[in-house]
Amino acid sequence: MMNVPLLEIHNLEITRKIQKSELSLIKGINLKVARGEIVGLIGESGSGKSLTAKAILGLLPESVKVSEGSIMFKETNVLTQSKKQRYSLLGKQMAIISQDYRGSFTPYIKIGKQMVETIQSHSSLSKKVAKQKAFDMLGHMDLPEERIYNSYPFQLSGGQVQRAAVATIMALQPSFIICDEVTTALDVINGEKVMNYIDMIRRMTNCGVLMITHDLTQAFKRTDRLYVMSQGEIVEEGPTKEIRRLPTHAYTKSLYASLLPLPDKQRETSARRVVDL
Ligand SMILES: Nc1ncnc2c1ncn2[C@@H]1O[C@H](COP(=O)(O)OP(=O)(O)OP(=O)(O)O)[C@@H](O)[C@H]1O
Repeated sequence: MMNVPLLEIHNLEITRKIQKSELSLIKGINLKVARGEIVGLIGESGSGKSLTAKAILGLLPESVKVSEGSIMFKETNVLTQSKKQRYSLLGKQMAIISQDYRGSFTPYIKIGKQMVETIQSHSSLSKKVAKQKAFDMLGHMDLPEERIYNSYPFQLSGGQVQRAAVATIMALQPSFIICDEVTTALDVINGEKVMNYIDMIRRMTNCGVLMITHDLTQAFKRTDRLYVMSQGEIVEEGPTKEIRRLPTHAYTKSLYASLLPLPDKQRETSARRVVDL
């Protein structure tokens, strides 16, 4: 059906066992992402953004567990699926682009070979077509295709490895992408390039994107809707335009104020600048 969300989290709670009691790390999380939509999840450090992402992907650490709720992805509650079923969603269905790209490639195999193997393991493409696809994606990431393709990860800069990792994920064209602090790990220009590219893929493939960030300016600029998390709960949500116009929760207001640490007159100009982004 057209209007069933791609992803719908209902009343999610994640707890950690401490001796005999359960400590709630996130609770009462309700969140939706439609096809083609880019949704922001914003909040201070430790508010529960990563745990939410890991729960969606089935990558929660052993020390915590989902104690309540459902995560519907394409109308199936993934929480009832086996580990194997959930792993099989990763790559083609769901993908994460994270700030921690170091584990994306095996150190002793050339980037190109790893890209081709990943593309082939998720499709029936021939080696030649997979290689072409890898080249195209590296080009889109503004990387020198030939050199990156023939390099080992340790021969490249951190930023190049991350963009190569993004290129690999993009080659799979997942239906749902989580971007976890993508712009934090990269310098401004590369962060913008990666986000622009994700945006282009979204328009081409109509995938849904959940963008995790603590950068309010990026969230304002990029997202259609926003969820604000604080201390394990969603404290504010709505269309980005509305939150930008009138943040209501104290935490959102404080984030907003931190964008504008200026005297009143300058603050007005600066606020206009933020809104104009
Ligand atoms: N493996 C774990 N075991 C126990 N507690 C955890 C674990 N991972 C996270 N937590 C706790 O859960 C809460 C939410 O953490 P989470 O990593 O989701 O925050 P975050 O919003 O992503 O923060 P950041 O922006 O710093 O990445 C924190 O109190 C954290 O200490």
